[in-house]
Amino acid sequence: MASEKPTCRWGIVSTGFIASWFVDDLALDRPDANVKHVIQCIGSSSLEKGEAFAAKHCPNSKPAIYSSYAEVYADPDVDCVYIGTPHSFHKQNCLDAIAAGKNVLCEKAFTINAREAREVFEAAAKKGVYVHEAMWLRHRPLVADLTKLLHQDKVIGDVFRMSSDFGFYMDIAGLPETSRLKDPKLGAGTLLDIGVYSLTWAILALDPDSPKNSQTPKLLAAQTQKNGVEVLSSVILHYPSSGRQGMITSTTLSDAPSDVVCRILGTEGYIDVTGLAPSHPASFTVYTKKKDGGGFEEASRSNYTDIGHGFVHEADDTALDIAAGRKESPIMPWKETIRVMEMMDEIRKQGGTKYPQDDE
Ligand SMILES: NC(=O)C1=CN([C@@H]2O[C@H](COP(=O)(O)OP(=O)(O)OC[C@H]3O[C@@H](n4cnc5c(N)ncnc54)[C@H](OP(=O)(O)O)[C@@H]3O)[C@@H](O)[C@H]2O)C=CC1
Ligand SMILES: O=C1OC[C@@H](O)[C@H](O)[C@H]1O
Repeated sequence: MASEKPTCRWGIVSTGFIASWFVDDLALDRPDANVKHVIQCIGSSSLEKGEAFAAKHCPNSKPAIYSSYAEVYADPDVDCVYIGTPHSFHKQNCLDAIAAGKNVLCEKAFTINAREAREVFEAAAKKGVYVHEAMWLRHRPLVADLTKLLHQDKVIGDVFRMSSDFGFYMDIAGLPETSRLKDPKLGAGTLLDIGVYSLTWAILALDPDSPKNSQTPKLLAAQTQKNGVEVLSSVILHYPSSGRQGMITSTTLSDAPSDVVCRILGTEGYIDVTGLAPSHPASFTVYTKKKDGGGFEEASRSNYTDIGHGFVHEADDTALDIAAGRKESPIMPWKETIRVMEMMDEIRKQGGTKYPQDDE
């Protein structure tokens, strides 16, 4: 007898941009997938928004539409709550979902700072529920293949340096005052929004023991603020035990001038990861030192095609974790989320970016 696929019934909190992409991907018809996703309900600040969202993004599903997030948490048919609100609401949304006994997948940046993240995980531990930061980059097959080549097969020898720049032009001055990208109370700034991907690439490239036994590098950071919003972050990471270094940046002052989203250098060659942005890698090419003479030659190229928008991997992994009774994602465990938040706290401390929540 064929065994039933694990099924995850999702409660969606908010109807913004990223919630729409996540739900588009949950709604994909994927007969070959090893899990089944059900869009059980959608909670929004308004019933009309929720209804329009469902009609557009999951027209073949019949989710319950609620005009509050509380009704999502209270729905007995929800296995996992997906949180797609601005960063500043993540802590309270997570705490409310956890208090109702729900498992949670919450967008990056997980919270505003490490203190808030610890508070959420402490509540999850007490309640015995699953909580997972939706750092979707770590779930991509490209990342699994690349990190194996780097750290197990050592295709470019000993890695000693990496760089990753996330440039995404935004006319911050022209945005409404209430935009999450402009209002510091909502966590505006490049580091938490896009710099977190450059930082993730640094960890993936330089720390072979992440996420199980990650090391914390020394950090040297600078940030630039315009009209009270951080628009440029530059960070040098230095892992004292290996001597490895990373240079990462994020900015809304300009788009990135190249499609190289991460470059990793080793003693025997280098790897260029290319794509739309550090959050959207599509290919990587391994270049190795030429046998005779100087220079490098292409050794291999690996191309990946997104399924939908690319969120199926984190959604499937979450459903499988919950079905297996895990409380943490082995790909993004609690300790790793806290460590990333601590690193971003330190970068902000050095760079002079403070959020109102830091004083709470
Ligand atoms: N993984 C990824 O690739 C991406 C992740 N993100 C992350 O997702 C989160 C949301 O980003 P994004 O979708 O771009 O944001 P949007 O502004 O597009 O949507 C946020 C939604 O949150 C709800 N909300 C509740 N309170 C507020 C408030 N005071 N101001 C604005 N919205 C509010 C609204 O939904 P409603 O009215 O229905 O309740 C709103 O539509 C962020 O943490 C961001 O970092 C964002 C983009 C890409
Ligand atoms: O997570 C993200 O990745 C893509 C960016 O466009 C977006 O602002 C950010 O939140």
